[in-house]
Amino acid sequence: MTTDLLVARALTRRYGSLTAVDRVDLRVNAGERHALIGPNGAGKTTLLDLVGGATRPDGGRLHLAGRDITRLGPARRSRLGIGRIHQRPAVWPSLTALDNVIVAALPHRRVGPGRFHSRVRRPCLALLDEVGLTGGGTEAAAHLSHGQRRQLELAMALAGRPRLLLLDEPAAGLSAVEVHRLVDLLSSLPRTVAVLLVEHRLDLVYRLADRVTVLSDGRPVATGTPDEIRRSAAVRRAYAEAVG
Ligand SMILES: Nc1ncnc2c1ncn2[C@@H]1O[C@H](COP(=O)(O)OP(=O)(O)OP(=O)(O)O)[C@@H](O)[C@H]1O
Repeated sequence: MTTDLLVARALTRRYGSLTAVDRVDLRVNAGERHALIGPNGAGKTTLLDLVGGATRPDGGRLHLAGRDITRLGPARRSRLGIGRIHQRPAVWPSLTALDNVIVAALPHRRVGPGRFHSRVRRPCLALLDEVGLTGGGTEAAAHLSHGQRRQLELAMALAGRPRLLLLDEPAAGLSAVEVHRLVDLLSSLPRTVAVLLVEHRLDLVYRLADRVTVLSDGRPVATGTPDEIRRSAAVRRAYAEAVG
């Protein structure tokens, strides 16, 4: 049995005369890995922004676990379980990696000072370990490489114990080793976390996703399993038109 976690209905966002996201219906089941693909400018990042709350829709509705979140801002959505990593990692550069994760974790935990170590610090160190940033306790995040910042942002998103993780091109700018680690990490996330992933690298999409939605000019042109999408004529057409 599947349960709808995220339901978007007729979600629309315009920029002047351009409709970047055009009446999009999208469903993400609890625990599902769902990828958004499509040519440049198809509206993928705008759709993620609409789900995360960074951008307000001009039309349509958005529900998370049955609750209407259309009018909620990003902080409220984050508290309801939507975590996000961005195309350019958003971390606090002057804080250590550990402090970044603690800052991200605190709004999601009710804990008195007496239990800070066991309930916050120790789990945050464990998260750093999980994403491959062991020992990130002392140096300022400004000194981390791009790949390490991406790992840190993932630890920060996980610290909020999300039900839905939004990933915008997580493999961009990573070395082959880092991509390998990222795929292992995303594959090993518990099924209590659903993932909505925008990624240009189709090899990664096909490995990670349960279902794929293809956007073209702001419209969904196909949704299906990786196999169905690979074989879809509509998908080939959308990409072919985009490259001319
Ligand atoms: N803030 C903005 N102001 C004006 N136009 C915008 C804005 N953000 C996005 N757009 C336009 O909306 C359309 C969709 O952009 P979006 O970034 O969502 O596409 P995308 O599928 O993520 O593309 P890419 O794969 O290149 O990242 C594009 O034509 C883009 O130029």
